[in-house]
Amino acid sequence: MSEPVISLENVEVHFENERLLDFGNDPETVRAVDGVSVDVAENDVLSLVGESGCGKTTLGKTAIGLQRPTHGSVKYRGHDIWEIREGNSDADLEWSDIRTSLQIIHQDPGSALNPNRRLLSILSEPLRQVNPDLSKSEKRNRIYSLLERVGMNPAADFADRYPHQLSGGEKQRVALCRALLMNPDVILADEAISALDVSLRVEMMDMMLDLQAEFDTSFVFISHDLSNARYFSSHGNGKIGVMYLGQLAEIGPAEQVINEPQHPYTEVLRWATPDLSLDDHGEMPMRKIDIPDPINPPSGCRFHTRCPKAREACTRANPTAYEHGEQRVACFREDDTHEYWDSPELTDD
Ligand SMILES: Nc1ncnc2c1ncn2[C@@H]1O[C@H](COP(=O)(O)OP(=O)(O)OP(=O)(O)O)[C@@H](O)[C@H]1O
Repeated sequence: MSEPVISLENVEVHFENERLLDFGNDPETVRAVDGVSVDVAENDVLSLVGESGCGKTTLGKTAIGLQRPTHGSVKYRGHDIWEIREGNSDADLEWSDIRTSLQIIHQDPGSALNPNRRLLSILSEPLRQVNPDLSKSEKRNRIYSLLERVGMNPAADFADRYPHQLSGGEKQRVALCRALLMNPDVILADEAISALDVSLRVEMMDMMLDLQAEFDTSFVFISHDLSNARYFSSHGNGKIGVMYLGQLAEIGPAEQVINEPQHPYTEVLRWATPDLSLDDHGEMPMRKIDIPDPINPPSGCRFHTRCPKAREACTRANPTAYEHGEQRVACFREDDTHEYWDSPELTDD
């Protein structure tokens, strides 16, 4: 197998929360990401799902070198991104090259588009960086053809507009064009379709996937909605990674994760997503609704306080990932010989 474009190994991102410092207390530590290992291959599609605050954005930003991990390594084509960023690497690679190769589009694309410039000027900038030798007319032709490709016709008319003259969907298309003009290896799409009308979401996902194949790029697609993650990763022949309180509970090929979830938390997400049209919609497979605090996560398996299958053994140690076919699952139930099976069930009282 060829080398992954991005490789995260045992990545941890802890934030010092300074809320309490004024009172002379020690800062609290928010464990936004804790011990995550995951690769992004060439032409890969990886969707990250999970409840609000589980660490999706932090993990995504860490994967593209925008957030420094407090522990573990993040590699781009085998080279440690942070050694390169900080000038401690003898690799023949600059941070600016990596930065160009790893792009991001946000939920609110408007905030990243300069309001005082027309689209032609906004979209010329990445081309200037990546292809400084292109003539003005070559640049314009490329921009027009990409605008047409994302359905912004007539391109000349759109190219002349300012960002405030665009709808939310159009802004998101421009953000996608801008990222693609950098010829990126990976685009992090952070809730990039969440703010769009439901009717536009599938269209936007289809477009991203078509362009992914055309531009030979990979996508890390962040969504709180499992049915969108399923659509994107299934059609892109990719994976879904399910996050819970900073950790990867389960990761695997999209349809397998949806149809044969192995982690009890994946079952909860499935249950909570009626759009998946699964026919086993019985009682919620979870003991408690409240999400524990990432400042003080539960001991042992982080999901044990809510997990209907939790036993005493789950309170003592944090399961590492077990292989289950092509899935990886952080649950003791994957190990037939684990002490879990002999330990008493947890109840709420
Ligand atoms: N710069 C920061 N300083 C302190 N805490 C942070 C910082 N950034 C994120 N966090 C905390 O880290 C945890 C994970 O946040 P993150 O935004 O990565 O989660 P998320 O799954 O993307 O959530 P959402 O879906 O709501 O965007 C949260 O508890 C958040 O409050």
